[in-house]
Amino acid sequence: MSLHPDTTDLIARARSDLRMGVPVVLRSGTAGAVLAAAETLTAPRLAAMQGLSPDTALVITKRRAETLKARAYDGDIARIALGGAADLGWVRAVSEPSGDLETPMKGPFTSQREGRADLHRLALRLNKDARLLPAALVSPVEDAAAVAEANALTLLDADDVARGAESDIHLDLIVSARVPLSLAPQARLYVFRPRDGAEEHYVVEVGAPDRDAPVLARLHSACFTGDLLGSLKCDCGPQLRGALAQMGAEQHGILLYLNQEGRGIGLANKMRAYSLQDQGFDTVEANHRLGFEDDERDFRIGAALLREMGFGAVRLMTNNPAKIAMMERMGIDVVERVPLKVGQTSENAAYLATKALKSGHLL
Ligand SMILES: Nc1nc2c(ncn2[C@@H]2O[C@H](COP(=O)(O)OP(=O)(O)OP(=O)(O)O)[C@@H](O)[C@H]2O)c(=O)[nH]1
Ligand SMILES: [Zn+2]
Repeated sequence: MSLHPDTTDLIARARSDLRMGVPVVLRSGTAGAVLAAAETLTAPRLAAMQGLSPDTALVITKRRAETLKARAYDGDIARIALGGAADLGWVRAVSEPSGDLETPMKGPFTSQREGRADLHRLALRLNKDARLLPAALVSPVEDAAAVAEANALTLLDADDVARGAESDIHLDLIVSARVPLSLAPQARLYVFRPRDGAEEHYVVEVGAPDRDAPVLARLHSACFTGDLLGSLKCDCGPQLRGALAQMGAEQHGILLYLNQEGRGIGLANKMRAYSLQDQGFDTVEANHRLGFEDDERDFRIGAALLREMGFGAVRLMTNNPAKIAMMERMGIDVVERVPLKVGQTSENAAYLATKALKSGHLL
């Protein structure tokens, strides 16, 4: 038996390298690319990467490129050439929109259009999976393995990373125990750990729901500010407690607490979005200016958890038609939508109106 890390282990290691500011190497054939997260980049590493290749580029999503008025020749991403004057301040300003209004003229930008962009695309995927800003410095190299070895960097096969993103979700039940809740005394908490090393997710089971009948279910995405702090900017806290209260009253139900903070962008990025909202952008515009889609959640996780818990059909508590569509696509039968309209405040009225207008939420 080998002690070597396998592909999944290496991808998990790469995510944590990127968060620490350590570059990783993607290999495709003999050649490949060194990539580093723009957010955690340091000046010495920027200089070292510029030294690796004159084609070193700062890769951003099309969403971010639209805000910056940069060309995205690769469709969903743009490879911005690093002019001679590009320093760490420039990298940060292109990656991070907080100063967009104060210093709007960051260009003109020259986007690369020659050559392949697949490794650049994977670089952004890894950054998003690491819950970092979707902006990466990418330096093409001729001998990927040699560069990785010379610098003691994690070396990943590009095909493996691409396959990893598409592969099935595997979640292992680690433990469960009884946790009586004030709103639902007959509750049990289950902890599930994904095999890819990403965040754990939790399931609250109320009562002993029949596995052969549609279960009253809530797929709740983590919201530290709303669930725990009582933020008035959203309706998450009241929705969480409203769902548990209804399950308590019906004496059965299943609440998935999915650690997909900020619709899958992580708390740091959600706070960046909030800061943009303070500048006047709405919840969807803020995500786009950061380079994210409106909703970056992986709904396969919710479906996989329901199946692990033995359920194939749900009465889903939601106002979000996209959630219903995603569950149906993942093979979960949504027999009924149970509206969950609680927690409207004057502070979150505009947020809820934007969700209704732009994301199709039911009011
Ligand atoms: N990116 C971003 N995420 C936000 C914002 N406000 C709330 N969130 C996150 O949005 C998620 C809310 O998800 P859900 O409670 O599942 O809500 P939903 O998709 O609107 O659907 P239902 O509540 O089921 O109707 C949580 O992860 C919050 O952290 C915001 O302004 N920006
Ligand atoms: Zn919230």
